[in-house]
Amino acid sequence: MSGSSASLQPPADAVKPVRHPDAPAPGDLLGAHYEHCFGCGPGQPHGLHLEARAGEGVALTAEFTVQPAHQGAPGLAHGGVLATALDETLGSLNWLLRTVAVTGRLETDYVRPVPVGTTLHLAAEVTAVAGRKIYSRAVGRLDGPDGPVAVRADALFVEVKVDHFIDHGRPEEIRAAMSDPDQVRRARAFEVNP
Ligand SMILES: CCCCCCCCCCCCCC(=O)SCCNC(=O)CCNC(=O)[C@H](O)C(C)(C)COP(=O)(O)OP(=O)(O)OC[C@H]1O[C@@H](n2cnc3c(N)ncnc32)[C@H](O)[C@@H]1OP(=O)(O)O
Repeated sequence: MSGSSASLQPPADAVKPVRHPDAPAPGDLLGAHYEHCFGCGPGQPHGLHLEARAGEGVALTAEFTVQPAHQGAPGLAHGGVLATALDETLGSLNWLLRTVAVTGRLETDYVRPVPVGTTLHLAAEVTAVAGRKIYSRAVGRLDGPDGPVAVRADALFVEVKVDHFIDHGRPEEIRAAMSDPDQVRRARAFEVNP
């Protein structure tokens, strides 16, 4: 059984998402948005190291290989880790909109168990935008991009300013991020939409 809740249904005034003209080309790797991100950061030893690639329109694909550190039951991926993979994949869509946004709501269906060692093949797309609200969905498959569905999610991301992170993040990490000019430039550039 599946189906998202009413708060994940786009309102009547929602519009189709528009790919930003400066979005990475289809097939390009998106790279990590933050070195220490648990989802995509190369600096997290037990992180997911998820790699996302731009697709056509406002869609992308991603891959994540389940490591022993990601177990819940013996030999199986933890459900929270799978939700993280879906969240990270959905969050990466904001690169294609060139919008800074955070997860407001994430609804997940777990359809099949995912063994350690499996590479989960994820695909995600933005379905609608209404003001600051970005509606999206993702699916994760086993054994390849056309394999059986293991997990699915519907989500609502809410656009925020970079100040959201500066105001709420722990000062040590914010100071370190702010001292990296590339990080600040990348984040601020996303605030300016045409
Ligand atoms: C130098 C610094 C570096 C920076 C690095 C940058 C890289 C960044 C990349 C990192 C990415 C990492 C990603 C991560 O890790 S995201 C990490 C997990 N997410 C969060 O931490 C978000 C926490 N939540 C919040 O901060 C606020 O609640 C937000 C910002 C989401 C909204 O609070 P805000 O006060 O702003 O807005 P609002 O309350 O008026 O809501 C606005 C609209 O949205 C609707 N709504 C809201 N929530 C829900 C919900 N649950 N279901 C349904 N609807 C919901 C709401 O009804 C309203 O609709 P409408 O009334 O307009 O119709």
